[in-house]
Parts: sequence; structure tokens; C-alpha cells
Amino acid sequence: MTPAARLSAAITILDRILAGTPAEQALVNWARASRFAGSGDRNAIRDLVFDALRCRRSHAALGGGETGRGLILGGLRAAGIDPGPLFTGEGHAPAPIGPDDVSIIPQGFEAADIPDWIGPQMQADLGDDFSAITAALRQRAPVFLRVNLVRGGLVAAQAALADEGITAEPHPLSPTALQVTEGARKIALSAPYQDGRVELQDAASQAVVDALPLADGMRVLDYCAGGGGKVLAMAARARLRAFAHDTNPGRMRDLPDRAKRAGVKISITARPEGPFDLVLTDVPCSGSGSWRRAPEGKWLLTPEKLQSLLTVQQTILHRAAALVRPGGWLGYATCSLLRCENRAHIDSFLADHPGWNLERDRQFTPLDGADGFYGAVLRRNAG
Ligand SMILES: C[S@@+](CC[C@H](N)C(=O)[O-])C[C@H]1O[C@@H](n2cnc3c(N)ncnc32)[C@H](O)[C@@H]1O
Repeated sequence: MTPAARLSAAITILDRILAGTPAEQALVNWARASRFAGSGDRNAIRDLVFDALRCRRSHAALGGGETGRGLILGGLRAAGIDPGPLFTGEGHAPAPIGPDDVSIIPQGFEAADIPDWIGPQMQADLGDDFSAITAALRQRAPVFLRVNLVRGGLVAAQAALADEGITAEPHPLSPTALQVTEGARKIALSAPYQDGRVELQDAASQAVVDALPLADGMRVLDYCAGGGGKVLAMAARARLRAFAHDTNPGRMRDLPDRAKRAGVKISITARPEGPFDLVLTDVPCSGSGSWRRAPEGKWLLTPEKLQSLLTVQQTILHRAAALVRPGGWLGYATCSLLRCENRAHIDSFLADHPGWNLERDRQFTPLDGADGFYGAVLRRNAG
């Protein structure tokens, strides 16, 4: 495909996404119907689509409107590329630039690619870092691997990846984190990934698990296990009796295979029975810390959805706390940058539960190099 034909394909896919089709599904549907497109074309089109979704507001302003065409045109203008030679209307190229393709310089939250309703709240929560963090959320996310220490060390994993043309460097956020600097698209088929020596996992997500006081023999529960990223990381840290629970058991469907590949044992439970030494609650959240990885979430979040997430988060925290033994720990995690989903919950939990203490918490932001995450470790009094 020519560069201009790739732009046309991205415009078509973005129009479907703007009409309500989830991005991944729109990309798959397009690829199935476009067998002529090679993997290089598909990857380039995917990048165009996700770049446009990350910068949806600012590119729409620069490109003449919130349409596939407007977003792609605005993206070229933002990058300082003259769209004229690409928008020729010849062959499979987009139609030539016309009077409707006006450009407006984005301002304020529009320029930051943040919805107006949440802009002031994020500004208050992030303070002086607001501009730098929102700028980072407009960029592509780095790719991180977690080295599974059950299967070998970090240096050996790095060498095995290098044998397959994948370059990865240690990252200061976690002793098990490798940041992939070259060859990210080869990971899924590489031997170290296939045989469980490495897993895809954000470095801040790994750091949240690193902060948990795990030790051999502990009975631990991941109360919101989802695909199992965190419980797998926990089970690789110590010889645990590890349990995984999720209100939507379908989300844990791949967990038995992933655990086998990683060489760890995880029991799936529909009705967790306490007491546990430690319970982790990686609660559903706004996803604001990972908006550069999953940019659709930024535009789909509404005040009502955020409010309902806050209620769910509080409920989970209370239920999970009841499963912790006296003297045991409760971990709370989100991939959110919003105080209301993070420290504010912990403060109100502590106010309601005098027998608990906050041992540590940390707000990670993209300025630390990975996704935005929040992690807190609470301890229940022994007596
Ligand atoms: C952020 S995801 C978990 C991601 C996972 N820990 C990982 O690292 O891959 C949150 C999960 O919480 C689950 N969930 C939502 N409401 C819940 C509830 N009331 N009780 C338990 N799990 C819940 C969702 O189904 C979702 O899988």
C-alpha cells in the first residue's frame, strides 16, 4: 500500500470507531476485509489509528472536525507534514484538501487532549505535573516485560530476547522490569515469551506488586484477578498458596494456561474463603494512568461512569478487607491518576476502620517512565 492509501484506510477505520465500533474490532474487521494489506501495512495503519485516538481533540481541531479525515489531516498538520502531496484523490489517496478542511489551533484542555469535564479535577490532582503528564499521555506507550524469576534471571532473559532480535533494558521501577527498545512486535512469537520466561506487564504494575510483603507459605488472594497479570507476578515472587477471584470469571479464562507456562500454581475460586494473609484488590477504574495504551477509555469515561466506579471500588475494598486475617495485609491498586479513586478511598477506609493502618502508598505517573498506577498497602491490627 502507498502511504496515501494507508491514510485512507486509517480514515475508514476511525470513522467506524467514531460511530461506536471498539478500536480493536474495527482494526480486525478492516484487516479481514483487506487481504491485500501486509503486516507492515497493518502495523502502520494501527499506529495511525491509535495516534489519532490519543490526540483526538487536538487533531480534530487542527484537521477540520471529529471525523476520520479530520483526525488524520490534523495529525499530519500537528507533525508539520504538508498533507497536499498525500491528499491527492488519485488512486487510493484521500480526496484533495478543500475549503471544509479548516484548521483551528487547539487551546487549553483541547490542546492537552483531555475532556473538559475532567480537566479541572486532573489539574488539581496533578498540580505542576499536569502539562507534562497529559503530554506523555499523548505519546505511544513504552513496552515492558516482566522477567519471571521462577524460570530464570533478568540477564539470561535479556540474552534470550537478544537472540531473537529483541532489545530490552532494565528499568529502575522494578528489579524484574525490562523495557523493550527494539523488536517489540516479535515478542509474542519469541521463545522467552512462549516458554514463560517473560510476560508483558507494565513496569509500574510490577512495582505495585513489588511493594506487597510476600513471603513463602503465605495464603494470598487476588480479589480482582482479571487476566491474571498481578497474581502471576505475586506467585513468581514467593512460594505462595495463591488464589484468584473475579466477579467476571470469563476474564480469568487464560489464567490456567498462563500459570502453567509460568511454572506457578494458582487456584481459581468463585467464593473466596478467608482468612488470607494478604488480599490484593486491583479494582476496576477510570484507566486514566493508561490512557496512552488504551486511548478510547479517555473519551468513553463520563462523570456518571466515574461515580459508579467509585462506588464499586469502595465496595470491593470493604469486602476484601473482611477476608484478611488479623495482622494481615490488604493491597489496593488502580491504573488511575485521580485522587478520588486512590488516596481518597484509603483515607475514608481508614476513617471507617480504626483497626487498620496504612503501611505505604505511592502514586506512579507516566513521568516515572511507565503507566500511571496507584498502590497502597494496608495492615490490619493483630489482636
Ligand atoms: C483492573 S482489572 C484487573 C486486572 C488484573 N489484576 C491484571 O493485573 O491483569 C479489574 C477486574 O476487577 C473485576 N471486578 C469488577 N467488579 C468486581 C467485584 N465486585 N468483585 C471482584 N472483581 C471485580 C473486573 O471483572 C476486572 O477483571
